[in-house]
Amino acid sequence: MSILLTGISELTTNDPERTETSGADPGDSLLGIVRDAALVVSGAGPDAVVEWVGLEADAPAADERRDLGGRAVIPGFVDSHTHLVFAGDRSAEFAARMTGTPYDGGGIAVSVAATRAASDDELRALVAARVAEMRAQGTTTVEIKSGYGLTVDDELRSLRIAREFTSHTTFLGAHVVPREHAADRTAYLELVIGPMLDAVVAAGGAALAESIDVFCEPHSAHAFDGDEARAVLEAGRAAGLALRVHGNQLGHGPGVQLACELGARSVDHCTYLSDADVDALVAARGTTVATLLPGVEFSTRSPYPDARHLIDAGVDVALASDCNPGTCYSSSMPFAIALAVREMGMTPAEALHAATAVSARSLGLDRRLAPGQPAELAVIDGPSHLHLAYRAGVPIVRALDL
Ligand SMILES: N=CN[C@@H](CCC(=O)O)C(=O)O
Ligand SMILES: [Zn+2]
Repeated sequence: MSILLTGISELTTNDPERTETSGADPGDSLLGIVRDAALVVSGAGPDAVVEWVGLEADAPAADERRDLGGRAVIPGFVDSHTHLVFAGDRSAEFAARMTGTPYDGGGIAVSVAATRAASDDELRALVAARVAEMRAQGTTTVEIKSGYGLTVDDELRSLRIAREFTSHTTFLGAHVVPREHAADRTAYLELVIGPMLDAVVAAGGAALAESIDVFCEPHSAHAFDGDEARAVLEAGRAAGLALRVHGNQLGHGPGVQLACELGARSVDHCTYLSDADVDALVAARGTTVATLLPGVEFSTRSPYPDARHLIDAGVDVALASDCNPGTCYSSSMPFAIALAVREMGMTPAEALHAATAVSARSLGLDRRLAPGQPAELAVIDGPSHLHLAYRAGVPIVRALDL
C-alpha cells in the first residue's frame, strides 16, 4: 500500500543533495527544501517508509493520493532530552521562581517521592499522555530518561515504562543524591555505578537503556561534581551505554569538557560556557552535540545560551524540550524553536535543523527524508517552516498519521 502526498508547498528533507528549487534563502540548502513537492510513502504507522521525494510535477503514481492543501511538511521533531516518567506537581516551585527564588535542583526530591508513590499504571498513563501531547505538536521521536526513582527497583521501573514508548531510553540514576543517602553520597554513587547499572544493562537479558546520563553540576549540592560524573560515565561506557551529560546549566563547570573528552553523544544545557568549553565543543564536532534547552531558561528565568556564537564557532547545536516537572514542564518543540529564534539568535532554518537533524544525530539517528528512511513526518498549517517561530504559541504543527 503506497500513498502519494501532494499539495506540499514546502518540503524540508534535511538532505543537502536536494537543491531542485533552492532559492536565495540560505536556509534552503541547510534544510534541503523542495517547493511544490510530493512524497510517496509505503507501509503504515511506525513502519511507514519514504519511497520517493521530489517535485509534484514529476511524482509517480501510488495506490492512494492525499492532498495536503498547500501546507509545509517537515521531518517529525526529535526531542532528544526529556524526563517524562514522573508523578506529582511542582507548579508552586515555578511560581516561586518567577518572583526570584533560584533553581538549585532541590525540588527533584519532591518528584522522586511522588514518583515512588505512584503505581505502574499511574506512571504509564502519565507518560502516555505526555507522549500524545508531543505528537500533537509534531514530535515523532522522543528520548526518555529515568532519574525520579533513584533506587534499583524504582529506576528499573521507570526505564521499563519508558521503553514501552521509545527505544531511546537513558539511565539517569545519577540525577541527584536522594535524601536517604544525603549523609553518604559516596555510597549512593557506588550503588549507581554498581548494582543499579548492572541491573539496567542485565535486565531481561537486554539493556533497558541506550544511554547513561549524569547531572554534572558543582553549583548544586544535590548533583555531582566532575570526578563523580567521570566515574558514572566511565562505568556506563564500560557497560556498553552511549553517554549523555547534563552540563553547565547553573554555572561554569567541568561538564562540557568532560563530555567532549569522553566522546559523549551530547552535552545538554550548555548555558554557561567558557572559551575553553567552546573550543572543546568545536574539536568534538561530529561526535558530541551541544543540546540547548531554551524552555529551561524560560521557566527558570535564567540567561539563554549564546547559540549564535556556538554555531558561528562550528559547534553542532541541537534543540530539545527537556520536558520535566522542575525546570521546564513544556513538551513543545515549536516553543523551543520560537525561543531559539527570538532569544538565542538562531535563524528559523537553523532552529528547525537543530530540532530534527542534529537532535536525531545525538540519538544515533538519521532524520533525512529520503528513499528508504522512516516516514516520520509533521505537517504545518502554513506555507513554510518560517511559520513555526512566526506563529509562536499557535498549534499549527502536528505529526502526520499515515
Ligand atoms: N537539571 C537536571 N535535571 C532536569 C531538572 C529536573 C527537575 O528539576 O526535576 C533538567 O534537565 O533541568
Ligand atoms: Zn534534563
